[in-house]
Amino acid sequence: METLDPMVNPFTLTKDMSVTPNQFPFPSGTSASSSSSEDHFLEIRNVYVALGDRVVLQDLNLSIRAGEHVAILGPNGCGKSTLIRTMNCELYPLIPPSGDLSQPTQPAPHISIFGRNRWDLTELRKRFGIVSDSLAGAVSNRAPDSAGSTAAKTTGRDAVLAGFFSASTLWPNLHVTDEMRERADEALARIHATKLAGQRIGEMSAGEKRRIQIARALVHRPRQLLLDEPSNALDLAAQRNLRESMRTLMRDGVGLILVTHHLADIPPEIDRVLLMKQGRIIADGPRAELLTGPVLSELFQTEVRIGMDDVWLHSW
Ligand SMILES: Nc1ncnc2c1ncn2[C@@H]1O[C@H](COP(=O)(O)OP(=O)(O)OP(=O)(O)O)[C@@H](O)[C@H]1O
Repeated sequence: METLDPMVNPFTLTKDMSVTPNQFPFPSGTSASSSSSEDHFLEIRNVYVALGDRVVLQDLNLSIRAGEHVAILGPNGCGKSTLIRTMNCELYPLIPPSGDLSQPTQPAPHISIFGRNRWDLTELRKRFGIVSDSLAGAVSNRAPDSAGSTAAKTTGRDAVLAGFFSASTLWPNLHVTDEMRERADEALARIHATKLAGQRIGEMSAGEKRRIQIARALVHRPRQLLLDEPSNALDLAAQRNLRESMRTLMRDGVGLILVTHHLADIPPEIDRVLLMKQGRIIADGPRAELLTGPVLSELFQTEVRIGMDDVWLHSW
């Protein structure tokens, strides 16, 4: 495995380097033209991403086919969630400064999703689902704020229906069609959560909320699903249910991109693994090569032992 040099930021971070959301993803003239086809979920080249005044993703180059399954692992703070947020177009790549001869020349960043580098975000949200506590809104497992307390009265079905509008709850002005209702019920059934349809979010356990989050992410019947630490806060039975739900979705042709700290979360169908460290992807390869004790011991800087039960890995 590659040994990391201290983090090097080739860009000087200035306000001018960030782009505003209505320019997503690149201001004209700064990106490569759209090059990949619909067969690709994601193409990222030469991407750096900052949070506040820190560059937290460095020199990302990544290609993921539509329907492909990928697991992403790495130590706390290495940038996994930031990568997911970048894929979800919540965050934008830094643009290299132009005309500054004191800076080394950097190739322009490129991100394309499903073969396009320009998207109406509302349309894009219909193309893939995401399950992440940072986006969960009504179904967040975090303590509710005042808006959240309204959302807590939302039923499971309404929280799923609100997913059609990327809304935290089903506000009265939102127009719900019969087709949307059918799709919401279909999404709930797909992850065996039909019995939660009438239950209030505020009265659900963390595991039940997680299922509602997944159903929300499925309402558009996405080809790709991004799951950021989906087993957090789940008890043993809920973890098993989650694993079974993931396998069912994969069998149905949904590609999973899974961020996790738990090897036991990674279904055997996920063969491709990305390892991240200090904001970089330091390895990208088959699970048999990367999910090993020596590789993970180096990555996490502690002794990691790996066992196998049937087709499932576990670590301690
Ligand atoms: N608002 C912010 N401003 C500056 N730095 C931030 C901000 N939010 C997060 N970071 C930093 O960005 C880095 C990447 O965070 P990120 O949440 O992507 O890591 P992660 O790999 O998902 O971590 P974890 O495994 O703990 O969930 C961390 O070092 C974090 O401290």
